[in-house]
Amino acid sequence: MGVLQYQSGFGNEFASEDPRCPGALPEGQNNPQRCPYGLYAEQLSGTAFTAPRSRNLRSWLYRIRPSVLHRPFAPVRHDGLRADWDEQPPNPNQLRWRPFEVPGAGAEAVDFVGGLRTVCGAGDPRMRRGLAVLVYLCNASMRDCCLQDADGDLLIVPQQGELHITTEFGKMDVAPNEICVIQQGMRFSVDVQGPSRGYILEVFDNHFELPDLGPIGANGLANARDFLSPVAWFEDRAVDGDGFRVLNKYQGRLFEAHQAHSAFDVAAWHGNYAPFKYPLARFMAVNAVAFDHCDPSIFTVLTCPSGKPGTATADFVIFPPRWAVQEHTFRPPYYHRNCMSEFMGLIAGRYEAKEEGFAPGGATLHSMMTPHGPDAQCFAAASAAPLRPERVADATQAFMFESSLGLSVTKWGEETCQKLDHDYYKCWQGLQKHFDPKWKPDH
Ligand SMILES: O=C(O)Cc1cc(O)ccc1O
Ligand SMILES: [Fe+2]
Repeated sequence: MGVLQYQSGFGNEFASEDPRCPGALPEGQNNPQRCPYGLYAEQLSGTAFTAPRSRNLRSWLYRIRPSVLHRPFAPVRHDGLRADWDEQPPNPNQLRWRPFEVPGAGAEAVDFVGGLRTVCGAGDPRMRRGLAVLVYLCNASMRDCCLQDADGDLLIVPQQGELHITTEFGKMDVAPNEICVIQQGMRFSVDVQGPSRGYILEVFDNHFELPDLGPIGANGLANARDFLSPVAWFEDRAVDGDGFRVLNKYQGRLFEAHQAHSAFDVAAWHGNYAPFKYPLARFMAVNAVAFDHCDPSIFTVLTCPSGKPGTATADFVIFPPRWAVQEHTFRPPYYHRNCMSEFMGLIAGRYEAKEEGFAPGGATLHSMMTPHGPDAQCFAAASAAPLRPERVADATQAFMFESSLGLSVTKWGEETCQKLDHDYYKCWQGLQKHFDPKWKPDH
């Protein structure tokens, strides 16, 4: 497929022309009476026109046809996409899923959209408040179709198989241990090379931003220059019989409209509302170098703020390979009850708090105030381990979607997927009482 080019930076005012159309971006204005090459100008707004300048997001697309040229949208049935969390009874238990089943290479073809399943979520896209956690489980490329998510932004975390994504803004290749974000309304299509699996965090209100760094300083964690946005790429492709489908996730349901041409007909674009990818290996981890366990917020890659200071609708947090050097410290994650919801996935390797049972392609959900922490085996080992400097999580990548909202599991997540591990609670049942009322300090 060749190596793609990108533009580097986070939230930049990018400008890009497909090399086949030099000068396609109008000079000095957005809406010339006639655009270069006979293109149409179209604005894609990612925030209210009147959003503060520092948060205002929009791009101008110069395209062969405006996106309005399509037949009417009609509903398409997609049971796995249903955000039916309001119909399911609440479940405060620790939940763990075995790896979600990917359709095999020889199985019936399922593409990225057909393979979407909603696992849990909260809120309502109509109120612009809430989020959904989905997985995709597919083995085939999308053909003559694209998806736009009118409900929110998609943060996509591939776990198995590389995604070759074509967007209106250009192309991105996203492999496991990389992530990408495709914001509200952006049309895209996904090609895969075989069985593919990954996780998706969909947010309905704000957009993802880099966390403030406070005393960390001007550099560190995810650095802006490591975010990559596509360069303009277009195809001038007719599709017979109105055979190109524009899929639209709208108010939690899927719709489809037909048109006679590819949606990827943008010859040039400029603006700061653009999809991006980020290689997780570029994350500059900062952590405790003396003692104690830092809160996992130290590993925040991106945050989608809620409007309440310091409180995210959802944070995307990773647990990257690193050194653990803390002295006189219980080094694994501490026991915890949180006012936030914690959904975790595993891209590769083993998670330090649970060596067994939490497998790549699986997941856990520890809901608000639901106790969680190291299993009995991890507690015993870490309490006795010699505290030498040690590599943690080599060849491993776990992540967490941490949300200030209460997450409810869908029927698919609870029943249909048949992956819930009903024995999960047992991993803590071996925790022993070590209380010694006669204990005295050593000195
Ligand atoms: O394993 C978890 O549940 C996530 C987590 C990690 C950590 O380092 C500290 C607290 C926490 O909840
Ligand atoms: Fe926690």
